Amino acid sequence: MSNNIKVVCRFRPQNSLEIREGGQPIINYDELGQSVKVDSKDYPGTFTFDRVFPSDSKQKDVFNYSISTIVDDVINGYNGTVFAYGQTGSGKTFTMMGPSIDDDETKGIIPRIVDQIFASILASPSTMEYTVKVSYMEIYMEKIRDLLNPINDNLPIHEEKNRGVYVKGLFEVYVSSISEIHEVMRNGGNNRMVGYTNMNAESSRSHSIFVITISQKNLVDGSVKSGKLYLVDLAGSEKVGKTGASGQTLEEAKKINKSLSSLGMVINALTDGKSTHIPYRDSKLTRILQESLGGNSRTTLIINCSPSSYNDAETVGTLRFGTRAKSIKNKAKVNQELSAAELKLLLKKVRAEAITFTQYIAALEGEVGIWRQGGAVPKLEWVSMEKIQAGGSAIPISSVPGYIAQQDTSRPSTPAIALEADEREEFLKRENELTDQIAEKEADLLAAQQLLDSMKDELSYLKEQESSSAVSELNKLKLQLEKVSHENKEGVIIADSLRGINQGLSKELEELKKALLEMRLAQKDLREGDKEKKKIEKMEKMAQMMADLDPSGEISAKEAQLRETLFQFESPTGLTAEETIAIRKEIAQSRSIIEQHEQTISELNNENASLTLKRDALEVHLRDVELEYEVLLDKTIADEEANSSIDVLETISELKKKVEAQYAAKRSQTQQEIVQLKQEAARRNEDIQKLSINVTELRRGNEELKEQIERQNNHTSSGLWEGKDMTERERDMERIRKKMAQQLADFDVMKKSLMRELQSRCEKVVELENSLDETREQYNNVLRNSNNKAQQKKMAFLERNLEQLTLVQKQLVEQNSALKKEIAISERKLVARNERIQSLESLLQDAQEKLTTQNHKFETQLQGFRERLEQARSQKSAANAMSLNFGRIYKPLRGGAPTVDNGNMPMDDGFSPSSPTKGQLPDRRTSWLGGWRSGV
Ligand SMILES: Nc1ncnc2c1ncn2[C@@H]1O[C@H](COP(=O)(O)OP(=O)(O)OP(=O)(O)O)[C@@H](O)[C@H]1O
Repeated sequence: MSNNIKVVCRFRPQNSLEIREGGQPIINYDELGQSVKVDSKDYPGTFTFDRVFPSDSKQKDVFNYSISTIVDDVINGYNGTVFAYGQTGSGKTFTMMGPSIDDDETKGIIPRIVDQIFASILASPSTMEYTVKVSYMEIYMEKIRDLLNPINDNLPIHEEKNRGVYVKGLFEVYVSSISEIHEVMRNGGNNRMVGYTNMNAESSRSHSIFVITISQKNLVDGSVKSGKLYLVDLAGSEKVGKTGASGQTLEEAKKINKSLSSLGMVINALTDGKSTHIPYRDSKLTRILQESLGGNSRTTLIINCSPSSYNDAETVGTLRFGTRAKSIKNKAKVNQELSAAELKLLLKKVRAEAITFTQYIAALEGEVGIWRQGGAVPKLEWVSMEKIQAGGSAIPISSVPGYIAQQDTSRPSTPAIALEADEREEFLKRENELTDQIAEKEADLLAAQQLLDSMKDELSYLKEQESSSAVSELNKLKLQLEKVSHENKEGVIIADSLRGINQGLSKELEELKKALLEMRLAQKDLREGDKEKKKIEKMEKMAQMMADLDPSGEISAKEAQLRETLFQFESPTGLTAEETIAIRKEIAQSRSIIEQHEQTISELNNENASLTLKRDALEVHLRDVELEYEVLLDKTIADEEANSSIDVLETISELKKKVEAQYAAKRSQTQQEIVQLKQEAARRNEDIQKLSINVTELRRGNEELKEQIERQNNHTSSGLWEGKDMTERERDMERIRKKMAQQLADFDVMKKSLMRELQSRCEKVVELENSLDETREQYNNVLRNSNNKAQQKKMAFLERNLEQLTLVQKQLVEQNSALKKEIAISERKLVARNERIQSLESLLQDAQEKLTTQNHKFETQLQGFRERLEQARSQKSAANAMSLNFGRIYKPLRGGAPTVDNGNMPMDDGFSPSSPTKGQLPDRRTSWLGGWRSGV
């Protein structure tokens, strides 16, 4: 009897990721709860299933509708399969296991199945004896891993004529209670491969298959039935981009998608109606589920979907998968073993058949013998089976009740070429052997691979150690080098700064030396020749002035000339009247010149008098200034006393300014006077020049006189002098000579007096200048040394303050310059440090990179260790599982309900639904299945 796969569809509520991404619910459910309409822009469509469960459906509802009938079927000896399909995070595990197997409300299908199995056993008649076995495996990366004994991580798949497809070596645990089965589930669940994806924090990275095998024996007729229930939680079909898979997760995703696409291919081949070959052997998943898809199984497919627009493409894909799977047809039948009577009957019939066949063979051989000997057998006498059967009592074997056909046609997976029964058996045997060999080889390969990996790890570790020690040595050296170069730079900077300081100091020393030398010189000069120098200077000045009065020596020349003329007069040679007149004229001219000189001298006298007056005025002014200064000082002190808050420095600077202004005024006045004096001197020079011009004229006149005298001499020598005139002339001459001598003497006296006067005036000028200097000094002294003690104190205080301030200012300036230098040094140091920091940063970056790679390597190593640990744990858990007393010993369970018949089998006293532990059946061990072995 063929039956379709039951397909139900379950939607979960929108999750936080979908809401965050702006997903909207796009599923519309029909009232009958059988079809859904997807309101998607890109993937619209309506899909119909056996049942649709909306987002708010309860676990109980899903179980009651989809699964409970299957459990009954399995208990009645059928094979059953429930598998959940859907994208990652769509709720497959939630549906199959539930968040907690202990929570009545939220526990999933598998715990509910377990409950129902034990409830059904309890409800069955006590003439029925059951055993329940469970196994738990996962297909991870196309390898079958025993979740109850994870050390077996690459189990082979076998197929046998009577057993069908099974996983060889899979650990099977006998269970007798719900709690035992829960413990097994927990144990296996802990060994599952889960990982984080963007779509699900605990995403199943493998297909998990929980198998419950229920065997039952009718204690009345000895008939035996067994049913297998496959509960499959498939790994999520997923889009790599959305799940953010990378590395190992990406590899897992590829394998998951490959096995799921094989599942799709099998479903396509089963449903397209034309494929003769179904590719079950393309993946381990399809091979194990071979009986569940198109074979001997009552199958329910639960497709899990998201209701969100964010996953519309995946949802529509899942819904299409479900629609296709819906049309798969299975041929489920009861897996039954014959009782002894049935077997006897069957044996009898087989024997009869054998006799028939022997007769048939003998008849055939006889006919063949005739043909071989060249004879002929008429067509009507040809041997046929019908004739033999008609002649004998053979009963066709197929009519024996409970007989299972030798040729199992329910497996479309078997090769398309029709095989004889023994050929097929041979083929399966050979296949199993080969599978074993492959599995062994794979195990060897894996072990070799692991050994190689561990050796590689070790090698790389050693290399790393070696290189890391070398690298760390190198890094140390680099660091030292960096440090040394940095210190070197700093040393250079410090040396430069010291050089600068040294230069400054040597300059200062030079300056001090110079100043000292100058001071010494000045002291010496002051001590030895200050006054003399001044005197000499002044005398030089005077001589200069005198020289200025007679720059060309004309006055002296004139004097000499006059003396000569006088000498001529005194000499015995007489002069003519004309000559005498000329001489007189000349004398008159000389007188006028002398008058002019006298005038000049009187002018100079006047000037001298005016200078004396000016000096007096200056002295008066000086006294006034001193008085003013005293008044000012008094006022300043009074002001200061009155207002202590006045800034001393300001007062001093004001005072200084005033004094300086007064001094500048006085200085400018004196300079003006000097300028006036110089102008005066220039005027006098002009006068002297005029005088010299006159002297030149006089000289010319003198020369003319000389010529005349010579002419007269010549005339005398010729004897033309008369006696009378000569005496008169002599007298005149005598008079003239006397006059001349007198005049000359007068001139001499006058000249001398003039010179004296001039000298005295020059001296006065010098004295005046000296007095001016002294006045200046006195003024300065007055400024410096005030005769008032308080003032002196105040002055001293102010000066001290001033000095301190100056000192402070100097210090500040020095500090400023030192700071500037320090700043320059610091800047250089900063630059050097920055360089160092940069180099350190780059080193740090290098180190970080290395650390990251080392970390990465460490993580891989850690991963390896974890895996090994996992294996060790698995081994331990397997050992634990093995050590569980419910594990390897089969536990027949007797039905709890009263027997229906007349009570061949008495009701077991302790075996009733009201047993103390829920679902716990009393451990009634019998020996009817002594040969029943676990798969190990
Ligand atoms: N019907 C539902 N009601 C409430 N929460 C649900 C439902 N279905 C699933 N969830 C929640 O969604 C999350 C993902 O579910 P689950 O782990 O069962 O997905 P999955 O299909 O098994 O994913 P994967 O294929 O990655 O293993 C879980 O947190 C689960 O609690």
